[in-house]
Amino acid sequence: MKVIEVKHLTKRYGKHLAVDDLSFTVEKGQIYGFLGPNGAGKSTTMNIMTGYLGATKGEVLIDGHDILKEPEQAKKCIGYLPEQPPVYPDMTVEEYLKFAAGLKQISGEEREIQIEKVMGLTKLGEVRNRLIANLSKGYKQRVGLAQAVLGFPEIIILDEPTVGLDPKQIIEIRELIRRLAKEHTVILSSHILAEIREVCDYILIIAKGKLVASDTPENLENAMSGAGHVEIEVRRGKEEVAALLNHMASVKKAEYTLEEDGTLRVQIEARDGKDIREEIFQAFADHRMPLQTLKLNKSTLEEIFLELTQK
Ligand SMILES: Nc1ncnc2c1ncn2[C@@H]1O[C@H](COP(=O)(O)OP(=O)(O)OP(=O)(O)O)[C@@H](O)[C@H]1O
Repeated sequence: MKVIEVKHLTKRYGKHLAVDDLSFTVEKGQIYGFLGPNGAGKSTTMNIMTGYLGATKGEVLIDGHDILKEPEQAKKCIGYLPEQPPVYPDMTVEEYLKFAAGLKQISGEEREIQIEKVMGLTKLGEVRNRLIANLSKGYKQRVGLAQAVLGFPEIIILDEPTVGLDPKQIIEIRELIRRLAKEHTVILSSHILAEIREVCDYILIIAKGKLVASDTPENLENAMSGAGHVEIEVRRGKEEVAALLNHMASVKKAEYTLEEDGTLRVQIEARDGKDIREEIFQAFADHRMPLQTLKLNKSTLEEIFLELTQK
């Protein structure tokens, strides 16, 4: 079921075309990753989708409601964490969440119940009476998230939710996103590929305001992978391995990485894109160099991302 439809969205800032005829749909219950280099137009698109910014052209439907023509109904379906969380430093966490609940027209007993629930989800209970100004960046981000989740909207949109956090906080926020995704459709943006791959079911890659790819991480990797790339791991020195590979006519190129534990990892490119796994296996066996790993190597998402966004 479609929950968001973006149709031919275009945004100009003066002469600068920040979003260029962008169209995509978002299906219910999945985690979508909006991936693109800095300045690709991610924040602009999210701000338009959530009704914070007008588009130059195009249309956004949230659960069938046009964000411009029926903003109230459309916005009810969305919780948004913008790039700069809209938190007030001189309020305590609890005061702020009450305030945010008010803005979302959640009142009375329901307000108390929801605030307890989102504080539980985002693990803010311990700091409920602290001033937001005195919280760490990670906790501030959780407050921003709690605000987005209040009202338990169908769709939760997060702009760079882990930016500026330390690794432990990043893991916590990712876990929280996964938890949220059990009951909500989540869209998050990032310029970090590893992050998107970790948490998202579906990737939208955007470059210079255009959508350059949209698919599952697996399909992207499969569709863009060339045959003829083999990866091996062997516990031998580089010279010994290179001497063997350099003598094989079917090997075009080899790149070597020595791991900390002494394992040598080699990325081998075959001539003419052939699958040379059996030949490699045989050659290493003949030379009594047991392989620890032998596999076809798909193009990594990093490579695909770079190719798509640097064209
Ligand atoms: N208010 C504005 N006025 C003029 N240009 C803007 C404005 N906001 C954004 N831009 C420009 O539009 C382009 C897209 O910006 P946007 O913030 O949407 O990108 P982004 O993909 O979210 O990047 P980042 O990760 O750096 O935030 C950039 O070139 C940016 O400089």
